[in-house]
Amino acid sequence: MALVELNHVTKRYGALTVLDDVSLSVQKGEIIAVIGRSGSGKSTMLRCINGLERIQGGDITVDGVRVNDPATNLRNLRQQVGIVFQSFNLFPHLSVAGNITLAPRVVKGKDPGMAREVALDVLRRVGLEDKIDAFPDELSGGQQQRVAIARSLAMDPQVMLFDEVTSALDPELTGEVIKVLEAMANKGMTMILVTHEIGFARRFGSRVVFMHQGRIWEEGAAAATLASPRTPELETFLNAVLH
Ligand SMILES: Nc1ncnc2c1ncn2[C@@H]1O[C@H](COP(=O)(O)OP(=O)(O)OP(=O)(O)O)[C@@H](O)[C@H]1O
Repeated sequence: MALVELNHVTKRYGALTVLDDVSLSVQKGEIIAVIGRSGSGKSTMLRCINGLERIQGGDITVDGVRVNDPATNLRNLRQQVGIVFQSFNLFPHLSVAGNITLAPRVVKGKDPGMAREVALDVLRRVGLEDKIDAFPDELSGGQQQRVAIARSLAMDPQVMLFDEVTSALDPELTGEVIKVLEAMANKGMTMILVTHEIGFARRFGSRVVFMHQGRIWEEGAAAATLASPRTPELETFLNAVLH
């Protein structure tokens, strides 16, 4: 069974269809790089997978749990599905430890000592254990983003969603974040990662998925598994990004 499954998903904002019959199956350990122009629906797809947005049609399941079922406990779901945004979204008034231990304490009921152990462990994984008592404004953008990743890892998710996580960073700081992503990939983490950069998508993704006007198409996929028909608009887009 796929770990993450989107089945004919439709998402609309009013009259605007943002996801148009999107189907995608992600197996455990796969790294899906999603590439597409601004406004094509990439962020929306991630937000739907994590249950931050309701869908109007189709089904999304994570480890067999239907995200769009009103009976599904989204809090439990979000423990399984970590999400990291372009803007790091750390709480500025909390230290690194405070940011990372908040959810393990509140959601998982871990005592402060255990939660700090978890924080140290995940900070080690992103190379920032010495910053455990720093505050976000004492960190570089790259370090803040690594803390944001560590904060997600502290919930021990099964899949991680990354939305343009290096876009807000100066070029010299993107490398340190990418190293963290690579280390997670080497440990077998399942990831869906949105990017603008085809080079990075190809290098990093075990599969590359193109998104255009709310529809997706997968590079190299057999005709039978194409997610959307290749319309003339899609061809134009693919030509633009691939050449
Ligand atoms: N909350 C919302 N209400 C109305 N429209 C929205 C909302 N969020 C996104 N949209 C619209 O949905 C479309 C897809 O947006 P989305 O953020 O998913 O695109 P994207 O591919 O991630 O773009 P970017 O690379 O710029 O982040 C856009 O036209 C956007 O304006």
